[in-house]
Amino acid sequence: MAKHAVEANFDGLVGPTHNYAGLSWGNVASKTNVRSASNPKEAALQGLAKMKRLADRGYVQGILPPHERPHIPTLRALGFEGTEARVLEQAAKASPSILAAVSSASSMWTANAATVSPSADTTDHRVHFTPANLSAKFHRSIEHKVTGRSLKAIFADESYFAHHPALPSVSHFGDEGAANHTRLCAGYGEPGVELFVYGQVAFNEQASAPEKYPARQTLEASQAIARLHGLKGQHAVFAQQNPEAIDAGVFHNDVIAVGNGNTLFYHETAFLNEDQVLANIRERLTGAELEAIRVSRAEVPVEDAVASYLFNSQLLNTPDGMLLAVPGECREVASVSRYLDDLVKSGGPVTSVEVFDVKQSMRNGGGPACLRLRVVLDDDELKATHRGVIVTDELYERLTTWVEAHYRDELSQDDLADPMLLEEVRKALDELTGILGLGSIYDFQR
Ligand SMILES: N=C(N)NCCC[C@H](NC(=O)CCC(=O)O)C(=O)O
Repeated sequence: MAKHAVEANFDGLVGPTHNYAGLSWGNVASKTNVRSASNPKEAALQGLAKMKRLADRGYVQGILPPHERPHIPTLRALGFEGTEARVLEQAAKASPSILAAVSSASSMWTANAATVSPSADTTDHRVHFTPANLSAKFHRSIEHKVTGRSLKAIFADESYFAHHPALPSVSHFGDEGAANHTRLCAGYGEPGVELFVYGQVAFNEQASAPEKYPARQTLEASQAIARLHGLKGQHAVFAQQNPEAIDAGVFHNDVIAVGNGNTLFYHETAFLNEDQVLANIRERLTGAELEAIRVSRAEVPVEDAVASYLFNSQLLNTPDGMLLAVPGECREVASVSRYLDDLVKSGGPVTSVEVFDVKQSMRNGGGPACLRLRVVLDDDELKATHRGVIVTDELYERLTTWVEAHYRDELSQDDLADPMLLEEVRKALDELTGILGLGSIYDFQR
């Protein structure tokens, strides 16, 4: 008998150093907006408003805390010495790029935080977590330690939750977490099919791969995660992302496809062997027929999908169908806006579309779906989850006040070396772990 389960979404709370440093080659928005001034306060409030709207709708909405940035221990490991002010000053002088990398608020995109397999799929019937090594980008490769600490603090009970360390941090095992992982199922508590999408095969130089931009996820990483999580063959499908899509700026599969329940919403350029991928899912999916919503190039050109982030939407169950929670940019791109109107009228699974304003995040290539990590939990697992991070009216009010008190409303690259910024961040984060009841997860607290 399947248990009752929900899909909880854990959004990354945007950190106080949110800025545009152009760190992600292959992510078009990150490069386009490089060095424009950011507004961390607005970014965090936009994120909180999204969480609150979804919590108000009855979805279980959680929070993952931002990381400590600039990250002084990383700068020290790279040879910058002396007082913290001196470390920052030297790094700014020797390599503004390194300083920008260790200052990025990129942990906000929690779709990349980890891969999560629900207990209905795993051999030991526990929920399994593996933080992503994010080895493709230096600024993100320093996230997994603290991500692991947060996840362990939130999902602490080992009788329900299993935590694995990140995979080896080398390109062969490049892992970007749930951004390349989606789960199809008849119901959240039913056994599902986990679709792992990879950009390249690391140990086969002959295999097709993108030419212009890097493929961040490897088949070998996806397979290792499936093994670690105890997913048998009937619960896992591995699919190669179309190299053409990566070269068009689709740096993760969640920029070109999203799944929920029995529905896979995707662009025709998403997968290398589309028919085979669908057949593999159909063969394994039990209790429901796969609903494949395929968007053609003629309806939405790939460039429009990338510019609007149509597929980086959240696809959520509603009492009468599914809601597609799209970024505001989808209404600014004519082909996409038209497509969305037709989609709702089509009589298919998507019965409503709602716009969310996450512009500050979008300018770094992060839409609504990048900002959340999905964790399917049955009733007992939900009860065992740390309540301090679950969004309620009260937590929303407290966090809004906290952001208003601690965040700047403008940040440029030059500000990153300001020792005052480091002090502000530490004070804010120390207060935050108190609000969320998470204990000492940051290096500066240990
Ligand atoms: N699609 C998903 N799931 N996530 C989006 C991640 C965006 C992030 N951007 C950045 O890291 C840009 C930071 C900068 O350039 O300042 C990245 O490229 O890893």
